[in-house]
Amino acid sequence: MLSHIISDMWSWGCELISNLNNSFERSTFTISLVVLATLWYSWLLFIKSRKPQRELPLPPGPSGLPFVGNLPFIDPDVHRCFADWARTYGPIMKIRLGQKLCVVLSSTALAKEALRDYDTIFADRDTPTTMMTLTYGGNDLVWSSYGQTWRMLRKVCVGEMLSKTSLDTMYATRRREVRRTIREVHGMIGKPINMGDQMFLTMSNLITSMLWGVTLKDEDRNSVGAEFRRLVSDILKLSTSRNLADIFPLGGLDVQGLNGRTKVLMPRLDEFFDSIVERREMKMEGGGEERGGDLLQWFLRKEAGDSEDKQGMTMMHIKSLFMDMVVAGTDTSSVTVEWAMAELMNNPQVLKRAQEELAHVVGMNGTVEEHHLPKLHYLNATIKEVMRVHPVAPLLLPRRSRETCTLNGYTIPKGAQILVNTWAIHRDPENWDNPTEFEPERFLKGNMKWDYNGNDFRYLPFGSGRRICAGIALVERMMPHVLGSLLHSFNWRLAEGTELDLTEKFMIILKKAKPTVLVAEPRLSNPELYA
Ligand code: HEM
Repeated sequence: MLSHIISDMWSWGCELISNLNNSFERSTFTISLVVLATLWYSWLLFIKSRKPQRELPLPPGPSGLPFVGNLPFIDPDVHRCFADWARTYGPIMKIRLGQKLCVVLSSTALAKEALRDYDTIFADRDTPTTMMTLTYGGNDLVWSSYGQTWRMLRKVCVGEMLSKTSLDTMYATRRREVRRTIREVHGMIGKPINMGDQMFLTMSNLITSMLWGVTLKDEDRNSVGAEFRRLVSDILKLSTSRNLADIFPLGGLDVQGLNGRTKVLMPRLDEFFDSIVERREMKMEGGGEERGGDLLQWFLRKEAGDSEDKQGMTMMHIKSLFMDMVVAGTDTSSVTVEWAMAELMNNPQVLKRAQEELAHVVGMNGTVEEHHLPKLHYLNATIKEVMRVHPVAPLLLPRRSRETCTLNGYTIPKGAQILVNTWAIHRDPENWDNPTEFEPERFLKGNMKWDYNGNDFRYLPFGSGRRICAGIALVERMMPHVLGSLLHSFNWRLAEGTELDLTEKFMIILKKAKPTVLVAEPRLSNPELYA
């Protein structure tokens, strides 16, 4: 049958060619045929490269149980458990979390392939149900799918809110909060200080003061701050719990009650934002615009502006962006400073060298200012090392495959959750000498730039690609300013009766299992530097 068709087509082709009048027409026809055949073949190759071959298997992985998959066998320290399994099953591994298929990548090469070459395919988030509720249906920057809303929010957040100009304008606000922390710590000289709690307070004040600090009068600031911190703690607890309703989506069954609790929390959060916005609008109506005001003032002016200036931003987007900045920024930054203080207690030679650098660059009669930061090379290297050893998001934030594709010879089905184990990559002996040692000097050797932009796939504390952390520019200023001020203003020791413990606790973000409790003593002789 097929041979008949081919021979019919062949004789039809020959007849067609012989009917062509001259050699020009013949060669034009032949060339067109060759071009068409090449295009057809290329198209087939393209389709083949995009469509995974049926026979390509899923990545290897540990065997699990029916229905629950690997869930019962996952250690609470998920990042360590996945790193152990990767030693057996390889750097691309499938894990079944109940009904969900999850692909864990644990090597530099695979992180590069996924976050650079397949960046668009893996640019969606795998959004937990609780976060869908808290972000007005995934209408925020952290949890929205890759699309128009995400693009608009990303542009506003990175290009405008956290642009160099905007961050420069808000320096006075940040400085005021850092000085406030130094004053508070000075008020606790000789007494035990829970560094995690203190840093949570500092970072949350620092971020919220940039968002709406000028809106509130001083007397309101503390009470509103306390109310907001309670809300944020509740949100963080919800967002860092493993929700069985996400893993077993059985007709909306909410066994742990997390989705129910979120639905109660959401109106409280919404009311909170409404009250802040109302205060600011009243102030603006009364002519109370402030010079160098906060981001809320800037947003409301934008919202009232013409449609081009608004860029499609609505009040819902403003609220969700503010929530992102607080939720994504507070815990991550405060936990990192807590880890830094714990590592410095464990490595007194590093603490000494960082303090010597501060004395040299800032002087013993000065306070750390943002213009000092580029000269504090050792302090910056110390922060980089803290984020290497204790990456606050050890598995980044879960991504989701937008389409079925092939990665390293394995099929990755559409909708699979993608996790990149940066904790394992940061401790891979292929990438780092003495990977478990705390050595800031490694970031000062050679000509490597070691920035936070995710271009070197051995070092990814902020992720990489389109969905890389949107707060890097702020972190680069805030983190060394806060840590540098703590180290320059005080000498630190462990509180009596406490032991230094560097055990980790995985709660989506990598916390310290036991609090770091320290005692501060003044380091500067001029009392005005603590006022
Ligand atoms: C030490 C501090 C911080 C660390 C280590 C950190 C780390 C991360 C990581 C690993 C991601 C996921 C990246 C990916 O999927 O590839 C992320 C996303 C994000 N972070 Fe941060 N972050 C920090 C602080 C902040 C701050 C201060 C803000 C804002 C004020 C912020 C805002 C965001 C946002 C909005 C996203 C989502 C970006 C998107 O999906 O497009 N982060 N961060």
